[in-house]
Amino acid sequence: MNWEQLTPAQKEEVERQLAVIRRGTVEILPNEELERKVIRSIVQGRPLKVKLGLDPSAPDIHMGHTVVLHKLRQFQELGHEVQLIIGDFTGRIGDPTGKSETRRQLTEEDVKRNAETCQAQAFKILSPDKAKVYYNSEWLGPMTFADVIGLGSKVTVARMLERDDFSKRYAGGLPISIHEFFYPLMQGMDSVALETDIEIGGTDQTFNLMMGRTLQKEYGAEPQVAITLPLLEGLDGVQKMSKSLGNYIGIDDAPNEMFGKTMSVPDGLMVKYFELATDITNEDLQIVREGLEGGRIHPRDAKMSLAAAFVRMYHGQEGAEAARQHFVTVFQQRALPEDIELRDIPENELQGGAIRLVRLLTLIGFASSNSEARRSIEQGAVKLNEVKIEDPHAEIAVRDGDIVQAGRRKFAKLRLL
Ligand SMILES: Nc1ncnc2c1ncn2[C@@H]1O[C@H](COP(=O)(O)OP(=O)(O)OP(=O)(O)O)[C@@H](O)[C@H]1O
Repeated sequence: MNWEQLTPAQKEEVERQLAVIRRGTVEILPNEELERKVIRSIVQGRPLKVKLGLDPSAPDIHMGHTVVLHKLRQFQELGHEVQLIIGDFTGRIGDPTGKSETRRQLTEEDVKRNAETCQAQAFKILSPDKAKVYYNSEWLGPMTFADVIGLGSKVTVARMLERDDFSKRYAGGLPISIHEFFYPLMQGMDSVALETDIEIGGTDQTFNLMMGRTLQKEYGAEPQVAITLPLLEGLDGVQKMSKSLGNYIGIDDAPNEMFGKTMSVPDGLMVKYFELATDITNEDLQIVREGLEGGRIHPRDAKMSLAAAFVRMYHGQEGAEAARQHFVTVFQQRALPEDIELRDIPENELQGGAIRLVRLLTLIGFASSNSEARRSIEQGAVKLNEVKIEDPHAEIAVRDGDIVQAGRRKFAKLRLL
């Protein structure tokens, strides 16, 4: 069935679905196959099977995982069916993706416990209808040694070494165990076993997703389409948000903890967090983005809204309000000296209400040179309204009454002239 044979209503539905599916993605491999699958699904009234694998190596689902979970939820809302794979079998090997060394293998009990928590948390985002949960030990466990040899014969070592983390380790003389090569193969076998139409994952998963296509073709099935989504950086602002790096906001974190951690997200990442990890509409996202760029929205206010949005999504509106109050009481009103000196900021120093942080610090006498200002920012000594700013290139929107702090003792209240 091709485009020309569709009714106008079907064409409209295909376009609507493709727009939702494509939003926020990094790559769709290959795009034309996605179109063909969506057209066929609409014409035949048959939902697509959309797969996501979760590795139960640790119990917590974090905001990074929600990027892919939100995309799955969108597929559900379009009427498609989610295949949530708990990699209980693969989890015992440990995904080598992005890792520079062999991962510790988990015991069966660890995996089982983590798997149950992961699943419960994933359903805070996914709807229970149109979702099936699978444990991949179901089909990987019974494979015989002959089956495994057969699987191993489908892919060359050269292809495996195309994967970044393997090639780096190989080039660096670091060990790669044979069993690690089986991780992508096993993930691919999940797609063979479940006749997956589409598999989604973060960009770190591209190789594994493409392996699913390869193996489905090898085993005579229709190949899946691979869809990748951006990776969300963690609280350090640099590395991918990750369980193992401890730089994450867990969706099961208590409201105050979730709010407080969100307030430490670097300013430059706020829009990305809104876009990838909240349910904000495109229109509202645009307002936040432009407001921050033009200095009309104060970064602290935007971050408070982000923190409140997270807590609302996972603990409800009342939880969000209570966490906001708690934050304001404990952190904003705490420990500030009674008599903070006023420092004047002439209007000509501001552009659209904003000023470079380095300039602000020298202007109010908190640093005697730009390099000293940069150093204290990089050391994490500088705060605006109690929120640490660690980006030495930060350009910040200031308002009358804002409080700047450098180190333990220097405080100033800004007066805009
Ligand atoms: N920070 C992140 N941003 C976006 N997607 C992510 C992030 N972390 C994990 N994902 C995606 O979530 C899915 C499930 O990840 P998985 O269970 O394998 O965890 P992981 O990538 O090993 O995470 P961690 O590093 O926290 O252990 C994958 O598709 C992965 O790409």
